[in-house]
Amino acid sequence: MPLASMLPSAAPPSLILQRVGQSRGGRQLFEGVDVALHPGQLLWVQGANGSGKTSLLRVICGLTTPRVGRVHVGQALLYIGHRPGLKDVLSVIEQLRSSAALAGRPCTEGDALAALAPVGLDDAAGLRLAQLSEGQRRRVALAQLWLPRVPPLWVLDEPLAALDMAMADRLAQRLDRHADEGGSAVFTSHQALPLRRAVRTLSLGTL
Ligand SMILES: Nc1ncnc2c1ncn2[C@@H]1O[C@H](COP(=O)(O)OP(=O)(O)OP(=O)(O)O)[C@@H](O)[C@H]1O
Repeated sequence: MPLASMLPSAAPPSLILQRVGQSRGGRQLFEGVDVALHPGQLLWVQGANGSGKTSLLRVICGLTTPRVGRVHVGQALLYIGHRPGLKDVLSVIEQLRSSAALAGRPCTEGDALAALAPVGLDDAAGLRLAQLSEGQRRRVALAQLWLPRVPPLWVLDEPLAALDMAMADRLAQRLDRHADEGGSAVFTSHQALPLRRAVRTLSLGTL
């Protein structure tokens, strides 16, 4: 039986947003955002270009302070941003190990190679990032989701960007399994992910 279905319904939320509002460049982006996300739940943040999806994710991760409202993160969090800070001079395996170390979860070479296999890059481990396509670079960033001891709350900005359909399917399967195991995730996307599990949605409108 999946772990999530055995969790008590009273399990504390992994994320709480209370009346959160944010402005950027003097423009109000969103206000009154209320969310209680529990272990085993996936939240898809939707909205037009410029509606504030990335801004909301950055608030959740503590990278920016909201104009109003309260954010409570109840679990360790992994953030993979829209532009995930990849270094052209690093090899694929160096980049993955460096991302993990920066997030405070150093991994062995074996762990990194094992995480590169599901994203189809195990044969490319020695290539420099500068030699990769946009979709392959996104795969390097997403390989963190297959490392051991991955945090329980994932915050993923446009994880589908530049991915082919096969990799989009694999990412959806990984998200489904994560939720089955009691993890939770917040993600933005302009397209639906081919998820097996039900997904909650939050739409940011234009103010
Ligand atoms: N550093 C900044 N200074 C001023 N304005 C900013 C800054 N960062 C973002 N903005 C503005 O905030 C608004 C929301 O941006 P954000 O990136 O959150 O939108 P988004 O919904 O993620 O868009 P997209 O779908 O295009 O990725 C945009 O109008 C953008 O111009």
